[in-house]
Amino acid sequence: PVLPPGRVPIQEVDPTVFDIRFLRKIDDLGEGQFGKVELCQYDPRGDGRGELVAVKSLKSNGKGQLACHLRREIDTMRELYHHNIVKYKGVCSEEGGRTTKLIMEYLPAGSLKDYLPKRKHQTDLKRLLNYALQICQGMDYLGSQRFIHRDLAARNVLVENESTVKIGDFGLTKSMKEDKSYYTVKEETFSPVFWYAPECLMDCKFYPASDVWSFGVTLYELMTYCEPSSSPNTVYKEMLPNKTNGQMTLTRLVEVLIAGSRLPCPPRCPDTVYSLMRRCWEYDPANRIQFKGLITELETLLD
Ligand SMILES: C=Cc1cc(F)c(CN2CC[C@](CC#N)(n3cc(C(N)=O)c(NC(=O)OC)n3)[C@H](F)C2)cc1O
Repeated sequence: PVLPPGRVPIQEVDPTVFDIRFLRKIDDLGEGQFGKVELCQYDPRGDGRGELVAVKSLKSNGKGQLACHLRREIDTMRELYHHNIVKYKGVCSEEGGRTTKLIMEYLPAGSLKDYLPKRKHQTDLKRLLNYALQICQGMDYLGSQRFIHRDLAARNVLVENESTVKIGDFGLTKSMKEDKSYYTVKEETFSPVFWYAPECLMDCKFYPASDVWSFGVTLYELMTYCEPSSSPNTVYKEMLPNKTNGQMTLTRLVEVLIAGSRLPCPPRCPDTVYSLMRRCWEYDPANRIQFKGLITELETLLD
């Protein structure tokens, strides 16, 4: 564009592009199978007053398959706008664009798994049910965008403040192809089997109803204040016959689920809330309550 004399063109800066030179690592936030999440400060002015951000990057030097996992997660997050979903901020590429990092907003209170055990005495039933309601609202929105989360658990729900929670990680989220109503996974190495519905364990098929099953386990975690001693891993393993070792767990777990065993009602958990969990754990995905129904039920319990 021809500018009047003396006018300097304003440098159009894309706020979602972060320059690696100004990204300073502060701390580790989490470790995943293929990558990590770090707390960083983005400080382009170099005055030490830049904003804090959460940065997800791949561990290895971005092998093809892994890089496309993170690419898919970035493409997913940039399309999601909801009060109960952690905000996407942008991307940062390094090594001449060979590897990309995902930049998200930082929630210093961490996940429900970190937060609840420490705040057990300040968190009453009403607040727990409010967290449950917000998770369902985020998940209902995710489903409306035709995504399946596949890793809903208390460890992946972040606390914004004592009255707001957000779904914070989309590492295993998949988009359903227009015509399909489920997603079939190929390889699954370290899967969160105790949060998985029978159809996921047996046929590697994920329906939106599979996320409802995982929500039921997340509600169980909420009602136990994410106490490690009553974690799904611990309690399910006690339910499995003759304390099977690693690889047999999956087969034994499917057996007890087919037999109708479920996680028990947590101590001091009202029957109304436990019956909601059980409706998330119907064996047949078609019989399970949906997130819209959970929202209605939770709103009624909160009246
Ligand atoms: C590459 C794959 C991969 C790597 C990983 F480390 C994880 C596991 N990770 C998920 C993100 C995590 C938990 C959530 N939700 N988190 C996000 C924030 C934030 N945005 O502020 C935060 N804050 C916090 O802890 O403040 C004290 N924790 C936490 F890092 C665990 C999952 C993965 O798929």
